[in-house]
Amino acid sequence: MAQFSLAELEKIINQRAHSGDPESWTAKLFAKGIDKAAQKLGEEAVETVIAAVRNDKKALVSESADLIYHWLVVLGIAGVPLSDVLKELETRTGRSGIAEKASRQDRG
Ligand SMILES: N=c1c2ncn([C@@H]3O[C@H](COP(=O)(O)OP(=O)(O)OP(=O)(O)O)[C@@H](O)[C@H]3O)c2ncn1[C@@H]1O[C@H](COP(=O)(O)O)[C@@H](O)[C@H]1O
Repeated sequence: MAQFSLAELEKIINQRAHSGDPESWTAKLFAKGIDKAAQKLGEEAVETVIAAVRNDKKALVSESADLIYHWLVVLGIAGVPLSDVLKELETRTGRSGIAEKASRQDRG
């Protein structure tokens, strides 16, 4: 199976946000706005931290998924594309030359 990507999840979120489906959690969060969505993001962050310090790997996976989903919802409501964040991260790898070194290692 091809690996699921954050870009795919961002696409799903943007589609569901404007679906008008009353069952859609995404549509509900978009309707409630940035304050509620950011609050949920904060809650999921705290739950992720708790799972990490308890060394509960199963919960860490589940809470991380909740965290990343809610983070993408917040980006969506704020009108910030995921690609902007990835570009910023890419810029940072350039600063240390780490990406180049990793790519050289991959090539053997
Ligand atoms: N990845 C997720 C995802 N992760 C978490 N959640 C929802 O986030 C909500 C909040 O989690 P909580 O544990 O805080 O739930 P809660 O206690 O009921 O919420 P509150 O009482 O605190 O308000 C739950 O209803 C979860 O279902 C998600 N909802 C949607 N997605 C993705 O978005 C897609 C579209 O979903 P819908 O918009 O619901 O169709 C799905 O197919 C998934 O790919």
